[in-house]
Amino acid sequence: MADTNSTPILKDDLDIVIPTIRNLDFLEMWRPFFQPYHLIIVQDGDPSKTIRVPDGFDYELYNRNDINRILGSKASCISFKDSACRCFGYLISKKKYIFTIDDDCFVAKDPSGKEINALEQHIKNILTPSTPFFFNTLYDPYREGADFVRGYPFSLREGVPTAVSHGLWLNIPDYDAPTQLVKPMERNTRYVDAVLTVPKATLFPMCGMNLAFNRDLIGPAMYFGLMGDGQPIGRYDDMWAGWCMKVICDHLGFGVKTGLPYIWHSKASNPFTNLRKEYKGIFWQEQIVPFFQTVTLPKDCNTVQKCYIELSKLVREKLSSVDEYFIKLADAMLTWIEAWDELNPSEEATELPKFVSK
Ligand SMILES: O=c1ccn([C@@H]2O[C@H](COP(=O)(O)OP(=O)(O)O[C@H]3O[C@@H](CO)[C@H](O)[C@H]3O)[C@@H](O)[C@H]2O)c(=O)[nH]1
Ligand SMILES: [Mn+2]
Repeated sequence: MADTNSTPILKDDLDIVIPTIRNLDFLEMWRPFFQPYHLIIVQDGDPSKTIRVPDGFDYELYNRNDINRILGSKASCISFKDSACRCFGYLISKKKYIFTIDDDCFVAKDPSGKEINALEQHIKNILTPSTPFFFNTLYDPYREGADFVRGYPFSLREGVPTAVSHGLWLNIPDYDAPTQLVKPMERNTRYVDAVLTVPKATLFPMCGMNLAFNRDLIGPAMYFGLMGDGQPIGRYDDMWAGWCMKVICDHLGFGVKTGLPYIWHSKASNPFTNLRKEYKGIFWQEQIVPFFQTVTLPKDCNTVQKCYIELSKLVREKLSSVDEYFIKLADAMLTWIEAWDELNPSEEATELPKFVSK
């Protein structure tokens, strides 16, 4: 997909963020799609280890020493030894859009056998509106060959700006550890040719392995929660970001899409290790989800930062009884916003769009 003068679309407006603990040979398969774009590689784990990046890619790489040097004491909000570290890439980027992908995600093929340019599909999703206020039964009405169906109010057909595009996975599905344990051989072979808007007031489990978002619209809300080294849970970083992001998108009138594109997820991480990471989260989420489902943000929260700071207060107030970890997480959410505003001073706060219901 290129713009009129055959420059890859959003070439200078999008960063690809990759969290990694391994050499990035997987990029060879993505080269036709990713090479024109700038990569931000967040190296996790031992900073003295050298990460090999295939020749020909334009990238910047940050390890833990870099994160500590750049953020100083605020580095405490960036997870260590967990893929949640990827959010440092969102912080340091200066671009309008972000696409983040795991290094065990490869190019998938659609039913016709054609290789899927996941980045291109995310860009289409992000650049077209969402429809959170009224469900279109023919899925994304802005896609080629689709439209609004009879009975869809014309007053709502303009849609709202799309903040997030959530892609899916063929082969290894993003299952939690208990499901992985009881279905170790299950593979996702079902290619569903659909893009859906997640309706307003509906939460969903956001997976970080194949995800794009409008950084200008929702970037400050995309903090991948404090996980990994020294933390009581793991593998809930993307879930946490997805729940915070969704309540803020609902409040500010932005949309979230899920469905295409698919990537080929090649590696099943160890279910026993995953169970150890997820264990507390499996219990806590039965209280966390109702918390997010009942969150209301004040009308004067008219920027993502203000919403996020308010959310941090509510987390401290309402979830500290679940575990004291949430006090630490609420603090980390504030540190994240301080870091965001420090590294991105010039970005004007996003004004309320005209269609937000008062
Ligand atoms: O300590 C670590 C471990 C891994 N990474 C990098 O993060 C991604 C995902 O790692 P991996 O594919 O090994 O793990 P999965 O279980 O498949 O990941 C799923 O769980 C989510 C984690 O919350 C993740 O978003 C899902 O895809 C790779 O790029 C590793 O290199 C790391 O940075 N630090
Ligand atoms: Mn993986």
